[in-house]
Amino acid sequence: MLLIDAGNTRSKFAWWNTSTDEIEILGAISHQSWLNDLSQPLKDLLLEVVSGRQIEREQQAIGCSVAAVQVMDTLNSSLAELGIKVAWQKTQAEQLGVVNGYRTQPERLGSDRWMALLGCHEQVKTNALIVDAGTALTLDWLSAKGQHLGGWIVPGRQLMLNALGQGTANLKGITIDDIERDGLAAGTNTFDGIAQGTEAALTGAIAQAIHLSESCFSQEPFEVVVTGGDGEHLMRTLSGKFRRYDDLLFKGLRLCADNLNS
Ligand SMILES: Nc1ncnc2c1ncn2[C@@H]1O[C@H](COP(=O)(O)OP(=O)(O)O)[C@@H](O)[C@H]1O
Ligand SMILES: CC(C)(COP(=O)(O)O)[C@@H](O)C(=O)NCCC(=O)O
Ligand SMILES: [K+]
Repeated sequence: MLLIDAGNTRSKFAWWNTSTDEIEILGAISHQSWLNDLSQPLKDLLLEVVSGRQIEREQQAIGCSVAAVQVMDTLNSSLAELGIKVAWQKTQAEQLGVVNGYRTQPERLGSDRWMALLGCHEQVKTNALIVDAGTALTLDWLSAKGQHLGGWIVPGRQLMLNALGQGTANLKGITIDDIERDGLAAGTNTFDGIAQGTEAALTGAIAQAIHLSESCFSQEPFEVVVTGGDGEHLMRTLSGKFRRYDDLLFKGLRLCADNLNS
């Protein structure tokens, strides 16, 4: 079954092999690659990521989305052209043993965060701090019993670059590739200064969250679980024992797929 994670930067695709119960990450399509360039129709890009074999076999997909409506309209119509209908999952107050920490408006929690919580509860049997480094860096605290304690939302690397470009006279047009560095040091030029400053902001938020976890989890042990497109970069700077699960959200979707036809 095709699993779809539609984020604010990219749509990611995975294949759940229902006979082996394995999840294979298929790839990602950045929205910019087709939103501005109509010569690259999304349908063709989808066929590069999802093989014909997979499309013929299963007409039903399952997904979650935090993307803009116009992205979802094009994604749904392109998938429909391939004969694929998506069961888009919504955030719940409680599901599969996880209780949403947004007590007043549970549906406001991003469905990507909710799917990662469901996947983490099934994968990680201890208390967990989930770090999802996407367009925004989200951090969520999940107790071993499945209680979501809440979380943080921090602008991701690209958003911080955009903000510097929009808000200053001298820092326009700097791209992620200009600031591709690892580790933390004092920057001795503008690009280094921005590279190190954005890295420090992201890893600093994670360090603060780890510190807060001691009280969140009342001094019990906890795991730091890292996921998301920027997770690999962050892992190179973060010291300490972290586990990277690039399929946490897909694990959550796979669990929801069991109840699809019920
Ligand atoms: N190949 C890539 N394409 C786009 N963004 C990437 C890539 N590798 C890392 N990133 C970083 O990850 C972020 C996108 O991560 P992802 O989890 O796919 O985002 P989202 O779920 O928010 O769409 C980007 O903002 C960028 O900082
Ligand atoms: C915080 C997010 C933008 C992160 O999305 P992403 O960076 O993965 O594209 C998304 O989870 C969202 O739109 N959340 C809704 C608000 C909330 O979670 O409180
Ligand atoms: K995400």
